Amino acid sequence: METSVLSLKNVSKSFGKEKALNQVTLTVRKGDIYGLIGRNGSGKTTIMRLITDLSTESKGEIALSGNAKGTSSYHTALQRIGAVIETPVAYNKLTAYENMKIICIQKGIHDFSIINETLEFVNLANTGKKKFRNFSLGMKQRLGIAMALVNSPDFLILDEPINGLDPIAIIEFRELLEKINIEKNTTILISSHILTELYQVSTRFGFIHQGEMIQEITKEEFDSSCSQAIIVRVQNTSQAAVVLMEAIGDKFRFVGENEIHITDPSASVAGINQLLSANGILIDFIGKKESSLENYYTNLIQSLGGGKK
Ligand SMILES: Nc1ncnc2c1ncn2[C@@H]1O[C@H](COP(=O)(O)OP(=O)(O)OP(=O)(O)O)[C@@H](O)[C@H]1O
Repeated sequence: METSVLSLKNVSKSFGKEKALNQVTLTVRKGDIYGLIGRNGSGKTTIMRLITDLSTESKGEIALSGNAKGTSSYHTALQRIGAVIETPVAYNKLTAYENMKIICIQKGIHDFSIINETLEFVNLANTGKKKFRNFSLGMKQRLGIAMALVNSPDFLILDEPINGLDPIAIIEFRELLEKINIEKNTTILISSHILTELYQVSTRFGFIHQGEMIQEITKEEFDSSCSQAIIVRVQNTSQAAVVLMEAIGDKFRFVGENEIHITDPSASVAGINQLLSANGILIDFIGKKESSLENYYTNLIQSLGGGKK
């Protein structure tokens, strides 16, 4: 049976008159790398702050491994969480080792051998006397993660950790997340604007817009709903629709004036080409849809009526 590591049910949060979250329902299952996707100000950080108890006063239910927020067992469950929310915070004048030592002391960890072990795990073992202020952004992010990993959390929460990283650092970061997920058996909740990266790393996505959860979808569901689409551009869409309806039922949709997207997973470009041509329909273009999380997200937001905030 799937175990829910985190669940939010109808969670709402307001700042004065502004509603930052409206009835958000979200489930992170054990082993997930859950990608929380949303534009600036959509409520991602607010969700993470509520989970980690940095923010209180919300409506609805929040539970960690079945323990409801507000109970003492939630606080116990919180101790099994690692989080880097907003930018990683560390002492500028201290080295990676010294910063880690402070975190260990704060968390009541007396066996400091975990420090080098964790620094090695995040590939920061050789930073020696270099002070935090002289770290690259990628190094700062990795130290943030190392600090969140010292108590071997079951669940890691990372707010926009990829922001500002260069392409090489992004790849290294992705590899690190996969390593944490697999080798340390850690469930991860990660928010980001960089959707190509979230696509590469996540096993499940939640799309949030203007404080509302629009859709939750697994990577498999996303792949099967998007990647199979075949795009056909024709002059006469109604004539094409009649032919398609007869051949594949309603597994297609109109996009714009001249475009049809065929979503039947068993359809092939060659087969559709042959079918339409044999029925005298002139094809301007036919090809596989270049599917991406960006397209999916943009279409989802547009289907809600724009995307203005
Ligand atoms: N402490 C606060 N006081 C007032 N309004 C706030 C506060 N924190 C967040 N908000 C508002 O709540 C909404 C959601 O903000 P939040 O930071 O959660 O969004 P986000 O998705 O994390 O955005 P970003 O990607 O820019 O970090 C925004 O409209 C924001 O202005």
